[in-house]
Amino acid sequence: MAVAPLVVTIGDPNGIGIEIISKAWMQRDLNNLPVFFLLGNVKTIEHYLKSTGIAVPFLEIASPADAANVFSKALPVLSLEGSNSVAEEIILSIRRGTEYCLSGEASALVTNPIQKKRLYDTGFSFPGHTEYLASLTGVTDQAVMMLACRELKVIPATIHVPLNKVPALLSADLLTHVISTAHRDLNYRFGIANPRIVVAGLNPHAGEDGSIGTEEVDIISPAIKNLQQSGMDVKGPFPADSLFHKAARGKYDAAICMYHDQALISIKTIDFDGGVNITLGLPIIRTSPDHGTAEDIHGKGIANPTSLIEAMKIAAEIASIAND
Ligand SMILES: NC(=O)c1ccc[n+]([C@@H]2O[C@H](COP(=O)([O-])OP(=O)(O)OC[C@H]3O[C@@H](n4cnc5c(N)ncnc54)[C@H](O)[C@@H]3O)[C@@H](O)[C@H]2O)c1
Ligand SMILES: N[C@H](C(=O)O)[C@H](O)COP(=O)(O)O
Repeated sequence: MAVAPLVVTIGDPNGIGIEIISKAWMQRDLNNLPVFFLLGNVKTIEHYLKSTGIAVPFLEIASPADAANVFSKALPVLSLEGSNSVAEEIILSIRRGTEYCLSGEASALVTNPIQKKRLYDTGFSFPGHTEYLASLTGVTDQAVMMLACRELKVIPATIHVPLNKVPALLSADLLTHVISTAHRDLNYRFGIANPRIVVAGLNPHAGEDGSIGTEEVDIISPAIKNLQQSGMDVKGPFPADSLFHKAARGKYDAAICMYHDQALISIKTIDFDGGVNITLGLPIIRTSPDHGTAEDIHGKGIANPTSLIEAMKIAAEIASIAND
């Protein structure tokens, strides 16, 4: 049976999404990319390409199944009608792409970056794709964000929340959920038989036995002990500042972090171009480049497509594991 194509959302047209998917298509053979199609309003895409001078051939398709027929000649575009604004188009692209994955017409969802505030301003009530996709796919527990490059996988336990709210949001239940989801998906989605997971502390020096903060003693250690008793290879809490150097990285498969920047600074520093965002705990496969909309370079023709290309490769790898 033919493998279903990847569906790539339009992301924010004021950013670099259409540029990087065009470049990814142009480099498809070099990178041995699977068939993919772009989901967005064809007029938006036409306007973007004309105004930025990107010369990529594209062809409209009527359904995901047509992508394979045109992929060698042009970037397949499945046009989305029915949106009245850019924000509606961005959201519709994510929703329709998810539906194609749920129906099996697409093998995985690869999302182009969104400018979150633009969506919040129109009443979009989800912090980001991660939470929106959980809602669209009927997942009632918190979906889990993982960023991965070839050398490191990091998972923030709390995501898009103000830093001063993090301590109150941390609980043994939350950590148990995040670590168990990571453990299950590292096994089931990535084929790691017995994932080695480490957990960062929240405070400097992981709290120094309760003298520089008590979250490690009160919340993080008890959650780790419970998970160890259930047989998982989970260790910590470790001081976050020394968890990401080369030798430390070699000792684990994934690091659980307490907040967004603790996790993402490490990976975006080690491999900004090759980092990929993967949502765990969903019934569909979703990946995304690790970078944002990069509006400061919109239309300049200098956007690097590597992270999107890696996101496509990882999505295809996970889909092939799921099909085995
Ligand atoms: N997956 C997503 O939807 C996602 C991820 C991260 C950030 N964002 C959103 O993106 C917006 C901008 O965020 P930011 O400024 O913090 O980060 P950013 O990643 O958009 O940009 C940071 C810097 O890196 C550069 N850069 C990013 N990607 C690049 C690429 N492919 N090639 C060359 N240079 C690149 C930018 O030009 C900028 O100088 C925010 O609204 C944020 O919410 C979305
Ligand atoms: N925090 C992510 C990053 O900086 O890469 C990003 O905003 C993506 O979040 P969603 O996948 O939930 O949109």
